[in-house]
Amino acid sequence: MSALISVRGARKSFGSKQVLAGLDLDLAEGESLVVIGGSGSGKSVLLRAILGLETLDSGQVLCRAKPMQGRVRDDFMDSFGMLFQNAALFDSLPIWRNVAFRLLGRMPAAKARALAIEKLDRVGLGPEVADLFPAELSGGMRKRAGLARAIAASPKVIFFDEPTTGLDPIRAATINELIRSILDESGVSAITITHDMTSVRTIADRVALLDHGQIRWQGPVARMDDAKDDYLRDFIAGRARPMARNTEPG
Ligand SMILES: Nc1ncnc2c1ncn2[C@@H]1O[C@H](COP(=O)(O)OP(=O)(O)OP(=O)(O)O)[C@@H](O)[C@H]1O
Repeated sequence: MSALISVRGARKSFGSKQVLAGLDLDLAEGESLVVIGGSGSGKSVLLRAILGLETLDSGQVLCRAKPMQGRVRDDFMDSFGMLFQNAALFDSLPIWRNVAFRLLGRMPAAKARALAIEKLDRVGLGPEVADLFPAELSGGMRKRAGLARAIAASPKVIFFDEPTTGLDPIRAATINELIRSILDESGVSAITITHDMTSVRTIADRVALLDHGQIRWQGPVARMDDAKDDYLRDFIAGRARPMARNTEPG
C-alpha cells in the first residue's frame, strides 16, 4: 500500500542557505513518525512543505501516491489536526470555542460545545474549563486544550509541533503519554517534530533524524539506541559536538 504521505527529493533554499537538500521521507498509514534534528535543521520547513505552506524549489509531496494539490490537499486538510507549539489558542475565545473551532461551521453550536467538552475530558480537563479563557489556564492546561482541539474533528493524521516545549519534565511526560494513548486508541497517523528525547521514546514508532537537509538516519524507535550513527548517538546522549558539526547546511 502506498504511504499516506511521501516526500520525494524535496529541495528548499532561502537565499544562499539550503535547508532541504533532496529529502525523501514516508509516513505509513497508522504510523507515528517523530522527526528530530538540531535547531535550524529544517524540521518546521519540512512540516510546512508537507502542508503546502512552503513552496519547494523542487521535489514533491504525495498523499497516497497522488500529488498533494487541489482536491487531494483539500481532503487531506479536512482530515488533519495539529497541535501547535505553545498551543496557539485564540485569546479572545473561550476554551470550548477554541476546541470546537473547526466543528462550529459543520454542526449546531450546542452539539459542537458538547463534543468540545467530551474532547476536553479525554485530555483530562473538566467541563468547568470550557468557559474559561486561555489566559486563565496554566501552560500544561493550554497544551491539553490544544491537544483537545487537534483531536476534535476526529482527524486521520495529526501533526505535533514541539508538543512539550515550555513544560516542566513531569507535565511534559504527561502530555507525551496522553499523545501516545490517543494515537493507540484511535490508530491515527502522526508526525511529531521535537528535540525532546522523552517525547521520541514515548510517541515514536519510527524516528527520522534530519541533518544537512536530508534524513541522516531513520528506523524503528527500538533500534535507535543501537544505531551506529555518531551524530544520532550524540543527539540521544545530549553530548556537545565541535562547532564544525554545524546543523545549518550550506
Ligand atoms: N521564511 C524563511 N525565510 C528565511 N529563512 C528561513 C525561513 N524559514 C526558515 N528559514 C531558515 O531555515 C532554517 C531551518 O528553519 P526551521 O525553522 O525549519 O528549523 P527547525 O529545525 O524547525 O528549528 P528549531 O528546532 O529551532 O525550531 C533556519 O536556518 C531558518 O532560519
